[in-house]
Amino acid sequence: MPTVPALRVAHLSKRYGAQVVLDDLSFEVAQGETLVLLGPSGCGKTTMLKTLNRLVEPDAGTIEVNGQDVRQLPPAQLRRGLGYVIQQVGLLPHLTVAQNVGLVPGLLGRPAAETQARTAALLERVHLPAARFGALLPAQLSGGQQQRVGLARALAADPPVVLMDEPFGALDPITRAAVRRDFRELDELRRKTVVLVTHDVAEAFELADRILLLNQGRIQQLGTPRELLRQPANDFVRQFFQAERLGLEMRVTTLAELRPYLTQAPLGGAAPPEAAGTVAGAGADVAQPWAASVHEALAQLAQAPGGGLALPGWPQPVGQGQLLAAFGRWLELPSPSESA
Ligand SMILES: Nc1ncnc2c1ncn2[C@@H]1O[C@H](COP(=O)(O)OP(=O)(O)OP(=O)(O)O)[C@@H](O)[C@H]1O
Repeated sequence: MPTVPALRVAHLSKRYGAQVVLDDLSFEVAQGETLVLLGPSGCGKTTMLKTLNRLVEPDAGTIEVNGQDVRQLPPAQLRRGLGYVIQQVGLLPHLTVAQNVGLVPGLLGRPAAETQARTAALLERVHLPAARFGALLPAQLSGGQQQRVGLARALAADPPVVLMDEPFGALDPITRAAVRRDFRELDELRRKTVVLVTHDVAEAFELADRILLLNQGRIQQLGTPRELLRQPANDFVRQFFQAERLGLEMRVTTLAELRPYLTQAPLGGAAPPEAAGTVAGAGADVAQPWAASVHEALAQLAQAPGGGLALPGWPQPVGQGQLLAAFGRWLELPSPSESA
């Protein structure tokens, strides 16, 4: 059991001229955790991320990666050990897709055959088989494909920590959802520690184990999406999620929570839906369908119009109408509060 956190940030501060951009930030990120840095434009998210790989040097405070103070490592060496994905992708235009992915392992002196095999495996995993895409130049790919190459490149040297700055920011909504799904389903990434910057609240809720919400360089709250939504630390946190509250509640409310509000018969006395399967969303545990979120359940139902979800211990498949009605009843509670 690793006891050292993957990242430990203590009393980090940075100012540009008179402007305090990072104000005494302290937090830790556990091994394998995905931490999302969230906050309004200009709150310091990118600056925070860049201090981790020393693209920005803080004025005060310390940063440890796997127990090692980043100032003890030459920046170039530090950066090779930290994956980095940015919105602009930053692929080298004159190198092929495969050469771009294999660049860092090559710099680290890994054997060419090993790098080639790893590059092929990674490209396969991001749905860009090397046989078809490996020899292309970045300009011959779409934005979404380039972003996938960027992800493969960041993982190529198998860094324990991956930093991502608005990695899906430049993509249209449909491509963005697809690349995000690939991101969530990438086994390799699930084992890694990820720090991801976004200003998209729904994206943060979809990807984060915990969210660090910043405003004007200060931590407003650090916690799970559920904690931030249901137990906001202050008015800023409450206000920040207000506009998208309904959609976010769907992402954090589980079917188990809705169970007391589910009616057995579908509304209007229509025939019960046929079972369309169990919930298979990325965050959903197929073995425990009740642990799925309302959002995941609705996404599953959307794939089988008119169908229902088979839930263990429930007499008939649950349809979309039943689910939404239960969610509505649940929302009408005076103030949804944590039962645990
Ligand atoms: N090199 C720099 N010189 C001067 N000011 C800077 C520099 N880099 C960032 N800033 C300022 O620091 C503040 C925080 O910037 P940062 O890019 O970290 O914000 P952000 O939260 O990532 O914003 P966004 O979501 O818009 O990308 C901003 O006011 C910005 O203008």
